[in-house]
Amino acid sequence: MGAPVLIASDVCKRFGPVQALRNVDFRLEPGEVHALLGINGAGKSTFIKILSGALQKDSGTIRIGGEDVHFRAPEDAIRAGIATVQQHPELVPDMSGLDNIFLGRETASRSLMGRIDREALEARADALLARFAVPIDLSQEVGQMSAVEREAVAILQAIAVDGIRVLILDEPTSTLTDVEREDLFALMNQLRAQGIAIIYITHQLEEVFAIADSFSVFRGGACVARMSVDEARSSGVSLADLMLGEAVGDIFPKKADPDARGDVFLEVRDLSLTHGFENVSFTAHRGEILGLFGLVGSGCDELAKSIFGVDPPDQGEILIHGRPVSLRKPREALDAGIFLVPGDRRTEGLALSRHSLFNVPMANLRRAAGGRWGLKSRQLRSDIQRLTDQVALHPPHLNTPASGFSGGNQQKIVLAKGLYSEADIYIFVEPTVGVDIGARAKIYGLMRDLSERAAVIVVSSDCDEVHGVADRTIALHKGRHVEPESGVFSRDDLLMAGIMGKGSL
Ligand SMILES: Nc1ncnc2c1ncn2[C@@H]1O[C@H](COP(=O)(O)OP(=O)(O)OP(=O)(O)O)[C@@H](O)[C@H]1O
Repeated sequence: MGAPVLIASDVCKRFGPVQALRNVDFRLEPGEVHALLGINGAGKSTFIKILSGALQKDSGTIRIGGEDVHFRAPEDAIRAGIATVQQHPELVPDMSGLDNIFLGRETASRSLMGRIDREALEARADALLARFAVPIDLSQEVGQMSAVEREAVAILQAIAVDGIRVLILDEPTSTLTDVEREDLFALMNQLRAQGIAIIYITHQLEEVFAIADSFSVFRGGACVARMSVDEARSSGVSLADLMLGEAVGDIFPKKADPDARGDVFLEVRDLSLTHGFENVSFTAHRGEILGLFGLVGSGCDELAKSIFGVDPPDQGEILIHGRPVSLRKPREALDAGIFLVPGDRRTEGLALSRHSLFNVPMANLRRAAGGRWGLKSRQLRSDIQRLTDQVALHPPHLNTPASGFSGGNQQKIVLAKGLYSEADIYIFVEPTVGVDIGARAKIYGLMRDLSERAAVIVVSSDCDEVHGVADRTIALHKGRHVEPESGVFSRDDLLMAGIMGKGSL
């Protein structure tokens, strides 16, 4: 590899009392795929926001191609050759892929290029596309595209500017299926072959070995390790241990004793929703964690929301403690003792502008109101403090707006809200997306504790998560449920059931 394309030295950043970055040193070679690792709140996003001009460092230096640079805005970073694809790229769904690329071009580079030459850009998009492994029809509206196609459009938008040398991808695989992830990796390999260096944030540690050349580990705002993947492989170092600064054992709690399985708290019988799922039946018991595995399009998400009254079923029955119920709204489901931890916490789980003291009690205002003397604020505060400690919220500031927390810590606030609700039935949808490995172990442990008094259902498109945490599993494939032929699914059978619908009833 040649001279580094990017060198950051001694970079510091503070948010009020929080030292988000401490003397970070970092370097990147041309064509290097470099993973940025660290637990939630370690400082990864802050660092890439500084590299992409979205935030300004307090001190330190950044050199691109040997020259000192100072970014006051994202345009400065783009001009210096650094492009960024955010975790949730802001594309316009009812515009075509091509128009979205131009739109990015217009906003990012009007000042750089002056007039926009659409024909040249179209030719450039074609040229870029010709080298992409993933066939993608750019005339299609973005809203109609698959997740990996949207990611590809966002990447094209980012690199369509002349002179891009560094591409930053913030958790690009968090919404992709395994197959789509392979497509994205093929795409990244092509960019690498063109000499573009890629900084890549992920919480999926196996991905580091699949795609990266090297990685850095952030802990407590400092960069505590930098290593090549070959070095890590030969030394057998544990990435999770490096991230946490301590040894991590098995992240999944012990399975429940089948004899300890308690009463049926929730039963669904022949539940159907048009364009969602068909004739789904299962029981969920106190004393066990039931896993529901399904890929995107399986109907899992729709099923969870339907049970929670967001989009009530067209047919079938829901029984709670053996009694049929009709839940037409989430408020009715909450009152009936069901709590849903939704998949998309940004739009469904949290009021982002409000702090934890507001968000956590939202699902159980009766408890928060605390009887005839109205709000008992001291009690409320100490309850919320206990719950946010239980989920390991970091930093443990109750008065910070949810938007001021890292993504994984926002998920922990939603979990604390669920615990405060004191429900009998918990449905967790994709509970650990964006959550680091240490916090994942804590969350799985919490689920196990909850299952002692409640029925816990974990809905996830991560087969290892469902198989690891659940005592009993079923799969959903194209809206129909699949049960194991002989008692329990092995991990591979569960995966096959989710992908192929094998053993469909
Ligand atoms: N705008 C902000 N205001 C106040 N504190 C912030 C802000 N942004 C980040 N922080 C704090 O800075 C620290 C680093 O956060 P950062 O988002 O960089 O972590 P991260 O490693 O990207 O985490 P995650 O994996 O959860 O995305 C955290 O303690 C976070 O709460």
